[in-house]
Amino acid sequence: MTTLIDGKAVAKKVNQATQVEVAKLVERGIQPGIVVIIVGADPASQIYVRNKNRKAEKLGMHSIVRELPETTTQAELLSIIAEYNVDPSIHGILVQSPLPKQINEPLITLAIDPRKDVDGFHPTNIGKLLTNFPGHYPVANTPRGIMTMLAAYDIDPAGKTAVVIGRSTIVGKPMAALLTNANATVTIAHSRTKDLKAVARTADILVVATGIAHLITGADLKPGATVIDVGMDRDANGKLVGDVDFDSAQGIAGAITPVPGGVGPMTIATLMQTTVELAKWSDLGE
Ligand SMILES: NC(=O)C1=CN([C@@H]2O[C@H](COP(=O)(O)OP(=O)(O)OC[C@H]3O[C@@H](n4cnc5c(N)ncnc54)[C@H](OP(=O)(O)O)[C@@H]3O)[C@@H](O)[C@H]2O)C=CC1
Ligand SMILES: Nc1nc(=O)c2c([nH]1)NC[C@@H]1CN(c3ccc(C(=O)N[C@@H](CCC(=O)O)C(=O)O)cc3)C=[N+]21
Repeated sequence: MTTLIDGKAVAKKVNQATQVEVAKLVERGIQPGIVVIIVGADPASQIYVRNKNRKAEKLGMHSIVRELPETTTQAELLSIIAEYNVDPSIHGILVQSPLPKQINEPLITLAIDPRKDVDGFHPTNIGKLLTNFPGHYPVANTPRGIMTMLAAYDIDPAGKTAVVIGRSTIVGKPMAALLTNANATVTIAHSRTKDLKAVARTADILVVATGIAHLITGADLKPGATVIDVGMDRDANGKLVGDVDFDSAQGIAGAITPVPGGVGPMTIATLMQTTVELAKWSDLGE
């Protein structure tokens, strides 16, 4: 029997807790605020940004969507970030990726105040994650949400073999760091990995974040493995599917996340959670 990991249900619990935290802060005169900056008109990005804005407002937060034209320059984007860095009503700044070619994404990340870096992409925060630094700092929301989901299903990474397929700054690398900090034995695989499927079969916990529809099938799994599907892909019919072939994993995986309804809702819920934490920490001067 394969357990379905219901990301939507776990996200709902996280959101309920966030709503309570927002109300407490508002009572003290602090309304957690997030700005999502989107450059250009990528339709997929626009959907995510709209979802984030709707959720933030529903939870009682202050939410701004700043839409900028495709032709925005590096200097213009930097000056907008500088504006929000000193805006006391904003606790979280998110610059939606991908960005147009004329924008140097790493330099944009570097310009965000690390205390407002709600994505957890600033090198200061990534450094803290890698060193398992004590105290508070933001961590990338997709991998953090995955850790919350694992905990909700009592899946403890300690001592387990984990394989992360994908090495992006947004998912793969922070995922591997979180699993390492949680005492798993971690392998990072990518497009240059030899015999990817044999590597995948070693995993007690397999996280797949490649953007390749149905890259992994049931035959590539260790029986009983926990499978986390981060992919948001389109199949030949334009249907939203994951990087894992969900149907062939049934009866082989011990537990699996669906697409949609798995990692996606957890990403948004964790983003809201992080925004509220940033508001709280800024009030404490941390
Ligand atoms: N649900 C959610 O909340 C989120 C979903 N996503 C989705 O997750 C997926 C990955 O996103 P992201 O990390 O940003 O993507 P990137 O394109 O930045 O990274 C993809 C990674 O997958 C690796 N890869 C690509 N093809 C293969 C292959 N054939 N075999 C093995 N590895 C491969 C790449 O290797 P190399 O480094 O060698 O190029 C790279 O490391 C996408 O579908 C995206 O839409 C992303 C963020 C959040
Ligand atoms: N700076 C930055 N931070 C991000 O966190 C970021 C980003 N840029 N760029 C794009 C990716 C992608 N991403 C998703 C968020 C929610 C869902 C989500 O809610 N998915 C729903 C389905 C949505 C649908 O139906 O299309 C689900 O899986 O159930 C998916 C993907 C965040 N990203």
